[in-house]
Amino acid sequence: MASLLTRLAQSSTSRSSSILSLSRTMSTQRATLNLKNPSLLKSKAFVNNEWVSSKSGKVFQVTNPANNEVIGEVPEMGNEEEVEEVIAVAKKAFETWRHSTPKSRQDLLAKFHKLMLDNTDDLATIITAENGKPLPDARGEHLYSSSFLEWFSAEAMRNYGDTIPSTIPGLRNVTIKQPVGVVGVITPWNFPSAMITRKIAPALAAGCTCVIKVPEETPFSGLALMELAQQAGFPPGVLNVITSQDSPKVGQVICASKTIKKVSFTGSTGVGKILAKQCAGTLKKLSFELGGNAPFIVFDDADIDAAVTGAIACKFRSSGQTCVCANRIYVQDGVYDEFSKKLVEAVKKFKVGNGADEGVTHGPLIHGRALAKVEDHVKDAVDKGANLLLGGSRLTGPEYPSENYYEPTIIGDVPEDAACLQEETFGPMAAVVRFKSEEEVLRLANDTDVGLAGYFFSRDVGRVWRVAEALEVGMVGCNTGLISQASIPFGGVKESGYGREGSKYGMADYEVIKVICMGGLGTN
Ligand SMILES: NC(=O)c1ccc[n+]([C@@H]2O[C@H](COP(=O)([O-])OP(=O)(O)OC[C@H]3O[C@@H](n4cnc5c(N)ncnc54)[C@H](O)[C@@H]3O)[C@@H](O)[C@H]2O)c1
Ligand SMILES: O=CCCC(=O)O
Repeated sequence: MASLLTRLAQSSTSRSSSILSLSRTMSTQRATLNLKNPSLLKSKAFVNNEWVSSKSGKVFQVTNPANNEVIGEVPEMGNEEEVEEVIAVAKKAFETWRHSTPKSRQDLLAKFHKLMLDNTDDLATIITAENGKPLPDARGEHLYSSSFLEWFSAEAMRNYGDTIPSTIPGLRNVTIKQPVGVVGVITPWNFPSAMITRKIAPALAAGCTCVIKVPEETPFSGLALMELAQQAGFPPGVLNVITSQDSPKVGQVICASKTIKKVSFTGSTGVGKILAKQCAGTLKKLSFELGGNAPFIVFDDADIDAAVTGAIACKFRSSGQTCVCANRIYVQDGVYDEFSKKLVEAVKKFKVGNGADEGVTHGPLIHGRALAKVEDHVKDAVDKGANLLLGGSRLTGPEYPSENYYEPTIIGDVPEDAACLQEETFGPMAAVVRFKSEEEVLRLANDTDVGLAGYFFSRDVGRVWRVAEALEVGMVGCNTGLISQASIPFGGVKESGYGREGSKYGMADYEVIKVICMGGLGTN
């Protein structure tokens, strides 16, 4: 049994694939996180402001991708009745919460924000342990995550309606905004904290209650947030967290529920399409932040050093595991050699390792499946004629204590039919492509079904406007590789989804507009 458990925990196809009862002895090594406040590391789900086990008593293990150590166990709640009960709790809470004043919601969000900042070190440690990103990146995610609470705390009080001129004599038209209802929230592992706050902050500010399905790979950040939300004073049932490895089952119940009025999902386009179909039966309001295939274009007139810095930040952030990572780096003929050489020199300086260790700049991938996709993309491109400029192998040896490490890799002159140009690699591999003209590169950049982010470097102001307007994406980075902030409308076009998160537009996704036409008020 011991060797079976070890094998399951170290499986390269799933990092957290065992459903085990608490009574079993875990054979894998336990992680020691050394948190200042150990009560932030939870082993229960969160329902109605209580920490609960699953009805079956089953739990599943969650391991650290850097070294396969067991971080802890959380309840396996993947059954219909259990999920329905959580939804009912959120529905009951909604009846009261919807009538709370925007000011009281503002104050609670501000307290929640402060508590997040007070616990920065611990929350960053938890992100690194479950996701693998280096501690400085985890702190960055944590600050980004908390900034959504700060932003929507303020937006709660700026939730204005309109007065609308009437075409009918004696009528006055006004609009009010009302919370949509109970929201189902489903988030991915690549930003275990920020993808949750980006959804719950506007939902709470608008007066909605939430049923959150945290990712099976990274449930602890979301659970730690619930501890702080409870301390901030959110009433029972307003925020609830389900933990399960059976995401399709939990997703089905959430999507089919007549009580849930909206689903907010961040994840892959494939799963987004499944959820859209499942939600069709109840015609729910949907926010979908899905996959990307970001072009990153370097024109001849660009500042090449700035473009290299931007490419590093954009392509290799979180070891390439972000939806807005550059996936196709197009470089114009005249600067191709200089850019590629400088990119290789810069990437050689990375230090790959356990993200908890001092000086590590890039951590492991989330699991073996993710690594296998990078390997496939590299092999496919090289087989089709691309040049391997750097890396191209798994990293093994005592300094890499799990099977999830891959060399930062650069491949050049990637041909148009390579798989890595058609779909997200979601890993530390930069695919560089040579192009000749602006017209050609715009055709290539837009030749994809998705459109989340796009980037380009140019110092020609006319080209800046032309290209920014021509890229078929929701977000453009011009002369920068980093765009993410709570204040911008984050979201995509085409099969990258719909809805916008963050910014002054972010609350609209959690509200319905009601017009009130008042008659008998005069003759004009
Ligand atoms: N647009 C954005 O803002 C954004 C942000 C982060 C990640 N992403 C995308 O997410 C993908 C990577 O994340 P991932 O691999 O976790 O994506 P994923 O779609 O496999 O999973 C996302 C979440 O959905 C859950 N899930 C999986 N199958 C489900 C189902 N049938 N029903 C209900 N829930 C289900 C998972 O457990 C996870 O919590 C990439 O494509 C990336 O581009 C997009
Ligand atoms: O992975 C997608 C989200 C990344 C971000 O918000 O910057």
